Amino acid sequence: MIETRALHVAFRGQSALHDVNLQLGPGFTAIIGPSGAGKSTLMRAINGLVPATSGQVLLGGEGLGRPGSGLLRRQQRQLGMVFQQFNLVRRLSALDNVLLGRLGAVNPVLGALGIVPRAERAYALHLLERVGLADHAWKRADQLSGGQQQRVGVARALAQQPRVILADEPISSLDPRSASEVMELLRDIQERDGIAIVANLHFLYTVREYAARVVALKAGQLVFDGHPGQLDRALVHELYDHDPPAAPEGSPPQPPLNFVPAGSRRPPA
Ligand SMILES: Nc1ncnc2c1ncn2[C@@H]1O[C@H](COP(=O)(O)OP(=O)(O)OP(=O)(O)O)[C@@H](O)[C@H]1O
Repeated sequence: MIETRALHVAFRGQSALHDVNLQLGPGFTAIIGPSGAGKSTLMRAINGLVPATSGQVLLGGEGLGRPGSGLLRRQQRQLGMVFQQFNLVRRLSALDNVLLGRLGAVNPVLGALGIVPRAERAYALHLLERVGLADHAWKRADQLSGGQQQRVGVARALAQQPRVILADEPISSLDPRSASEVMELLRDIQERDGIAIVANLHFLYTVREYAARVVALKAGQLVFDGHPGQLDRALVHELYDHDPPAAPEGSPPQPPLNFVPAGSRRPPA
């Protein structure tokens, strides 16, 4: 459903992605790689937030529309985004933040007047219930914990009724317990709703627990695409130029590198 063809992105002449050819289908895909490898740039190029310097991004076989075009806006609606820093409007309630994900569905004149149809409000409440936050719907976003804010972020992405959720380091700012709640939620969304998840992840034990496919980038190049069980110690060492990032304190013990978790039941998408 997502395809990149010879995708090259450069910032002021400096390449961030080189010649990336990738197809991302349904399922749970983790993107890994050291800092600066191009993981966020790949996500931002997929949803048209940064333009391709050369090459192409296709969604469902169709090239991304030009910046500002109606086509790109329609394509972006298929791609829900979840961010490391949540990107909520802090002074708005959890419910209003979720409703922001419905802007594309609400009549723009009514939306501009702050008039939200009852059915839209009920749908947003239903999504907050789905992420376990029905009781917090009226609280301001900045009064919620980090884990709760990220779950609002996931509900806002769901509000778009996307085909794919692109999660850019969704758990990097969270404590281990909130992180696993968010990862379980993403897994549930992928399994029950059939929404593909593409997540940039830093910790390999999380990759092994949740992803069915791993794509690794190094210095802007695709260097691995396969099953998490294939990530052996040599490959990981080569990728990070040293041992992989340690799990945060309080996380479950890191399984051996050749461990194939029960969570990776599915073949790569
Ligand atoms: N808007 C930008 N302007 C200039 N350079 C950028 C911009 N965005 C990214 N870069 C550069 O592109 C390269 C890839 O950055 P990117 O953020 O995609 O890496 P990453 O793998 O997501 O890193 P991290 O894990 O640290 O977030 C880096 O050298 C970065 O400095």
